[in-house]
Amino acid sequence: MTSASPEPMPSRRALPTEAAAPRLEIRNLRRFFDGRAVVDDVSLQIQAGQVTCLLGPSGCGKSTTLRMIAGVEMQDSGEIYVDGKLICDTVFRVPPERREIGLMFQDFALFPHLSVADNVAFGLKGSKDQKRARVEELLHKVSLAQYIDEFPHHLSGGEQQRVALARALAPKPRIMLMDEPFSGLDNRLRDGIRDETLTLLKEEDAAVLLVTHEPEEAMRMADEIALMRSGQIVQQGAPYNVYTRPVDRAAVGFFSDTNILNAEVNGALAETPFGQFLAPGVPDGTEVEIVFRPQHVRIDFDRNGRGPHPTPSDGVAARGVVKRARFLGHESLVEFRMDFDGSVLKATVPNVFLPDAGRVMWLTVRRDRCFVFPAQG
Ligand SMILES: Nc1ncnc2c1ncn2[C@@H]1O[C@H](COP(=O)(O)OP(=O)(O)OP(=O)(O)O)[C@@H](O)[C@H]1O
Repeated sequence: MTSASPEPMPSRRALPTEAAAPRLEIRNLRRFFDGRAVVDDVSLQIQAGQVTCLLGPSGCGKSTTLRMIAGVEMQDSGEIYVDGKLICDTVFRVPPERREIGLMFQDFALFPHLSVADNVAFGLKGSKDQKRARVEELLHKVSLAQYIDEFPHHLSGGEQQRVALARALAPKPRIMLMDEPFSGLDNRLRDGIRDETLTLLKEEDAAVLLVTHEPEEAMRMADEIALMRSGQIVQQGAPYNVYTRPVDRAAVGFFSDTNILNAEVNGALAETPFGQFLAPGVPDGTEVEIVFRPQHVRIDFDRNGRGPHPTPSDGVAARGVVKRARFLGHESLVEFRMDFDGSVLKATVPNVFLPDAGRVMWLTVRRDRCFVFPAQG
């Protein structure tokens, strides 16, 4: 439920030209450990050439989902299909080595006693020349052709990771499963390797399911994000849609800091110190939360005890006092103690803005970026 929110964007995934079955489809997967459903009725479809990120906090069941698709973990119920063909249910099971799935994990462990070329060729079939051609093609694509005859320990972490990617993609898997593949890498390397990886994955046309707990990574890599919590997918869609049309407060909070105002609905309106918010269809007397991100708070200077005039887009200004301001590199985070109830609200401002603690200022919020949800208490 939102008071107003931006128009949804179409998914970035390419539509199949004909009614092709999804490359990967999982239906109603469940897995119990000690009587607890750690994966609880998860369904997903991924087309060839599409990258879907399974995004969620630690322990929410992402890796277990991946392991079931890889075939190293058995589901308690549900089915897995590849190109429309059943590969696994509770009685039938194609073994992992025949699923044509490429795997890549954080500890990508290259074989130390094999050269880069032999690592990449490891899962390849065909003549010596065919294998060599594929190895050269992939090492060229990951910009490591010059290391073809080196051993892994001569390569940096980032280079080894790219070799592991080439190795996983060498047999042209129909599906790539990637579990936090970049988390072992230095921050400075990560962005470049993510971009290179994405380019290569797209060229190879596999359906990719990438597990991550980092929203930024998912936003950067995914055509679609499947947001997972407590064993379930709570929201799925293009990154822009998941970010701008979150299903609940936790979905907002997973991507950024949040500010929360409490209010009660009367006549389909929630009255707050920032003005009224639409709450269509919500019964009178219902407690709601108005949730908004710090980047959607606008700060104005005090003008002889007054703030800016109310506007339809920013609503009414509320007075606060600077509690603390910190420079974060590309933006500044300013915390305010609000006059209306003593609560703390956060605002981010591009570049450097570091007002002194105690300074009186006026806050407004971008009304089209606020979400109204039932109160969670
Ligand atoms: N073999 C197992 N036996 C018992 N419990 C398990 C087993 N494997 C996973 N779990 C539990 O299932 C839950 C989900 O684990 P899973 O590894 O799938 O989560 P995750 O979302 O990938 O987390 P992380 O990002 O930390 O790896 C966790 O509570 C975990 O402790």
